[in-house]
Amino acid sequence: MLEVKHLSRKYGHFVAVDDVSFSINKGEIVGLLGHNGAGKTTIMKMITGYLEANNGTVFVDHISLESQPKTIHRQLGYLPESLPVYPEMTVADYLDYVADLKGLKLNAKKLEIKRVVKATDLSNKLLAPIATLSRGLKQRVGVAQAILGHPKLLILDEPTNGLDPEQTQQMRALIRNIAKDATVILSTHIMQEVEALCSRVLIVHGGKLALDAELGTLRQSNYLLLETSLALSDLEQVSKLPQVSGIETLEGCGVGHRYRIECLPDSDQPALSAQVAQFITSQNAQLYLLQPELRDLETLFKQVSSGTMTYQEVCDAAA
Ligand SMILES: Nc1ncnc2c1ncn2[C@@H]1O[C@H](COP(=O)(O)OP(=O)(O)OP(=O)(O)O)[C@@H](O)[C@H]1O
Repeated sequence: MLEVKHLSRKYGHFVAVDDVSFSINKGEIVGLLGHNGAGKTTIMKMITGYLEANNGTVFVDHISLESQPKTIHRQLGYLPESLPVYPEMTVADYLDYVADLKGLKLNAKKLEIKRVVKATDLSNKLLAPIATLSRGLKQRVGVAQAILGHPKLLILDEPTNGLDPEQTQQMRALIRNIAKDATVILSTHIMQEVEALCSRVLIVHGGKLALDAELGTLRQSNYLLLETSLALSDLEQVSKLPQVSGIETLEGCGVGHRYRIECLPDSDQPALSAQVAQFITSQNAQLYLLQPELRDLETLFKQVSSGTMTYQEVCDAAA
């Protein structure tokens, strides 16, 4: 759906975005993650055509932004970091104005405004001047203007920035709903945001793409967690299974003994789990817990975002 090829942008001599390439399929919610100043907003502005790239091309459904900017703009919705809402306008007037800018006319315009007002739950604020709205409601107005005209690609820069926990939950539910009909890229520097919403993450560090991976793949590890009534000395048979490379005892406050079973790379964890479970039940022992150990994404993201771990090192560690 979206293809970004070798995108670069300088501000004077400073390289803010350096040869970034990625593609995003229809229906994905992808998180663009990075520290302040990593280059996220600059990438988003170039995808929307708001900022010209020094190098590289953006394609939407195989059409380049350069060749047909108007066609592509009609398919894009953008929520900028600083909301483009005019404080003196009412919500209704502002949405009417944006609908005009997007070329919506007559009945289609009316129906579309009705749809986005319902989707963003703004119906009882239509006559309120934007200046009088809370940060959360202003953010909703920003999302409403972004989704006017059913864009195929929605670009949201820090959509939950400044929202309280309840408003954040509401905004996440809204984004999930929108993603049923559109591809969404959202920028954030909060890892929990990505975990709550996205199936894939792109991490930018110093203007370069440091990681592009599915969250499910990143979470996988080579370890199984086991809690059982058996002592370590009773698990010798498990340690000898062909796919097991070691067993470590874990400190814990569970009802039984806790272990971390290290599996060989590329092992079949479901099959191995079945063998372990079978062994424990054959000993008439208690099996309290047996599950894959998930990697701590927060630590992993910190390492990549700060440049202490490379994309390849993350892939190797996740393998
Ligand atoms: N108009 C500009 N002129 C000069 N430098 C700029 C300009 N806009 C951004 N930069 C610089 O480019 C780099 C990338 O900025 P950008 O806003 O894209 O980062 P970001 O990842 O979105 O950061 P944040 O999370 O703080 O919004 C930063 O070092 C920033 O200071």
